[in-house]
Amino acid sequence: MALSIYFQKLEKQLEAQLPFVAYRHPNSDELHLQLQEDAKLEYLENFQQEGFVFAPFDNQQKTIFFNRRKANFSKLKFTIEELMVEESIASTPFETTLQQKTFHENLVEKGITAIKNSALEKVVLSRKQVLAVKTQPIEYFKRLLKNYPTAFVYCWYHPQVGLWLAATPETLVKTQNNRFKTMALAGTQVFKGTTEVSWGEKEIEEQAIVTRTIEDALKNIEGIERLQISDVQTHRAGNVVHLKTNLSGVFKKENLGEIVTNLHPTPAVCGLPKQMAKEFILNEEAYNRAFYAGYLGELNIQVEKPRNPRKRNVENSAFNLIERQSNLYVNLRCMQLLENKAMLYIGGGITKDSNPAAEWEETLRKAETMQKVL
Ligand SMILES: C=C(O[C@H]1C=CC=C(C(=O)O)[C@@H]1O)C(=O)O
Repeated sequence: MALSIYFQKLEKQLEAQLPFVAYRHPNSDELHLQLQEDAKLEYLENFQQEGFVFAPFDNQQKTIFFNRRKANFSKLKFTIEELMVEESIASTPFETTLQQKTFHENLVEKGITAIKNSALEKVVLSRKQVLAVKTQPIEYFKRLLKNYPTAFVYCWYHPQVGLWLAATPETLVKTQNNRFKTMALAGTQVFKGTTEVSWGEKEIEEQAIVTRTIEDALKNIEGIERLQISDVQTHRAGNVVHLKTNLSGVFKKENLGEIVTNLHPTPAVCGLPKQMAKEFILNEEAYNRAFYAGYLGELNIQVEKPRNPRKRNVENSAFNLIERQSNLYVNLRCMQLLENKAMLYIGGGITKDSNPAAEWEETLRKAETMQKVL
């Protein structure tokens, strides 16, 4: 299939108002396309199903499920040059009102006060930025693919839910047979041409909280073994950099659901203690996060792996291995596209040392990831 056909298929599916998801994994040269055969809205029943999941931030709400068995699925290798997108547009700052700034700074101030006066240790506070734009989802998808090769980039649509796009840097969990990987991502500064940067106490502490919490959440799950935790690294995500720790180990396949529910929402998007932070967010943010800070991706996908040709097993060498994989990401640096309007969702982690004005600025920097392609 040629790349032009891939995008034509997407265009047709959208015109027919049928659900689809188009995506590319981080650092990959392969585009995936899952076109649903009908517009029925299905929800995930259990973590043994095979398909693409789309979960909201609020873990009490249902997760949308695109069943692979009721879809037309294809993959395609591509190069950035073939995308033929216009050079990315020089970003002109978007307009924000004093009211938006004051509301966000007050919200952060409330968060800091709650942290100082209660058991709340960290809370991630966010907001929505609405921009007037053209309704060109496929063009925006192409620009995201071009500009963010190390991110998970997707365009997801369901006529009853809406159209979402993102270039997210955060993995919720990846599994390959009985092995899993996850990450602790937190702390932000503007990317200035290098990842050799120094970090302040506040960011180091904030990220360490995320690592500790993820480690604890995993340790509680029966069957998790050989847990390995990497050193902290600086990770670039578009125009910003974050601190990142990789965690990996082995698990029992039947416990995937438990891993996902223990991790989501992670302290990178919710806070600590989890329930307390979530209540604070739902009560104080004064808007609906919907799918922002939720998670999405492939669940139990069958992947064919060629056998190791050096292993001499004549009987089996003709067959490829079938492997089960899940690749779930946290829905960050995302937007919802409506008629002539884009809603950008951005937030930041608040600890006792946060500064409200700096947090407002951080939301502006993070919003540039999406704004740059509009
Ligand atoms: C909540 C967001 O980012 C999270 C991921 C990385 C760094 C973060 C931070 O420094 O606050 C956030 O925890 C967002 O982009 O909306």
